[in-house]
Amino acid sequence: MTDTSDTLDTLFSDPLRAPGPFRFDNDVVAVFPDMIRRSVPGYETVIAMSGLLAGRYARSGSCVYDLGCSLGATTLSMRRHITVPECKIIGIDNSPAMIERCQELIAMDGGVAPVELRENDILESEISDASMVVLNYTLQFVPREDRQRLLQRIADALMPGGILVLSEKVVFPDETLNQLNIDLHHDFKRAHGYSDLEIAGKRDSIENVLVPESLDQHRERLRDAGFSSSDVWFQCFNFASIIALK
Ligand SMILES: Nc1ncnc2c1ncn2[C@@H]1O[C@H](C[S@+](CC[C@H]([NH3+])C(=O)[O-])CC(=O)[O-])[C@@H](O)[C@H]1O
Ligand SMILES: O=C(O)C(=O)Cc1ccccc1
Repeated sequence: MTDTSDTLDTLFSDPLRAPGPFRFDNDVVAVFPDMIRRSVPGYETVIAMSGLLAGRYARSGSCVYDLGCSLGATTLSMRRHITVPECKIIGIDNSPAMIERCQELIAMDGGVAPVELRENDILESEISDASMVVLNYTLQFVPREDRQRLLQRIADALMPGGILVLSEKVVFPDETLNQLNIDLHHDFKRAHGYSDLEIAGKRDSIENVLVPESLDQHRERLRDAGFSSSDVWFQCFNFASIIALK
């Protein structure tokens, strides 16, 4: 078992290697904690506050879902805060490399709430009896035509009073503000040691793989799925997190 928690992300640093489409494979898993921390403004805050929200919303006898759980950062944060009995956390990810490493990290954690990990597509996997569902930076990788159906299934699975946390990279309708936020995100990456070559390589690699939408598009979809209220609780540049109540 290797500890990859501080392996530096240099995946896009080779000027001779043209990047292909981004995939959540073994190479990405090996650098993922470093990559996401240096790439997503506010990531640590969103993960920590997902835990606080779980402490408030997790119900006894219910399930709490971490959809697109990657290495289980959100799952572990929620596990630290869930004190009610008989509440199971279900983490789902369709990357075999992610789930394999996540399994090891969960086993090393001393938390008490039971955790079930599924290597599965969140579009296929059963979601039911949920008091809380989290999509931390995952919906952006789901094909746009499947997003409404997924949110409808989540809304249907949530009990009254349940909560969805939806964190995403977003676009802005105002073109000037949109470009400013993209530039500020790239400044953030540069400040965390990524070169212009790495930033451009990653940008090309995630094009058409990570497809961001506007906050209005997200909120309209949540309304159509039957959530009674939703609003942004956190934003840093073009990364935002919404809470939606059933
Ligand atoms: N259809 C799908 N079904 C299941 N998993 C999927 C699907 N599409 C993508 N994924 C998975 O969603 C995760 C997105 S990362 C989430 C970070 C995590 N939430 C965190 O808080 O650390 C965000 C990022 O890398 O920017 C990856 O592990 C994919 O395999
Ligand atoms: O790096 C980026 O530009 C992002 O938008 C965030 C990200 C983080 C980890 C994997 C893919 C995208």
